[in-house]
Amino acid sequence: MIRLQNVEKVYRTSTIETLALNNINLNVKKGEFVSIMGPSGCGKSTLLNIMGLLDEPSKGHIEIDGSKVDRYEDKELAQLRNKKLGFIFQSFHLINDLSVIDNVEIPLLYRSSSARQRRELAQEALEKVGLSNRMKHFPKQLSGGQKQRVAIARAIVGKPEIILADEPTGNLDSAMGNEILSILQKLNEDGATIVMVTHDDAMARRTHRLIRLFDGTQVL
Ligand SMILES: Nc1ncnc2c1ncn2[C@@H]1O[C@H](COP(=O)(O)OP(=O)(O)OP(=O)(O)O)[C@@H](O)[C@H]1O
Repeated sequence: MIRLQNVEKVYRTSTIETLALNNINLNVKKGEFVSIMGPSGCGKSTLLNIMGLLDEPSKGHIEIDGSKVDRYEDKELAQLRNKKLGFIFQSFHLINDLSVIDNVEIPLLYRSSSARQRRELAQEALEKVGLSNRMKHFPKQLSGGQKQRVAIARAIVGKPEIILADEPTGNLDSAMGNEILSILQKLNEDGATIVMVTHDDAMARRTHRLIRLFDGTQVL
């Protein structure tokens, strides 16, 4: 589903060059739930962003669902991202001025769906995360766990095959974190391929496979 071949990422500033990823080769299969762990600065977010086509590797190749994306133009990358991928971040990234349901509808604005279809899909996604009773609320009226559930609803509203989550439980207490992981496990059982960055061993143990990074190199 996601294949990386000899991927290298170098960040250059005027004073320093950082090898954030060093010759990464990996293959995430359809239906897998994989976690990525490693110390701060080892390249976890960089790897997730490259898998999610949010950042380009300096060297190497990426394949998403059999499509080699190396030569894709920005517009094609954006279309593929919108169609196949859903993103969840540690700090939720909700828009405070929009209601819960309007936040969830955002990814659908880039598709040719009607206002009614958008509303129905957003309601369905909010039901899946157990938040259909908060549709008209605004993010500031929600707890951290509820905000993350809205963010998950937004990630799944377009029915993506792949969900990429960057420390989705990092800002939550352990009870909330467990609840979020149970929602991700259910989405995985229903067919989504999931890659999750985490610092939490207990969360990683609940996934199928662990990828461990150290200084940009895959050590497991
Ligand atoms: N835009 C950038 N410009 C320059 N260096 C960067 C940039 N983004 C990341 N880096 C460097 O690349 C390395 C990997 O960063 P990355 O954010 O992928 O690590 P991480 O494992 O996700 O860390 P954390 O667990 O602290 O979030 C770090 O040394 C970081 O300083």
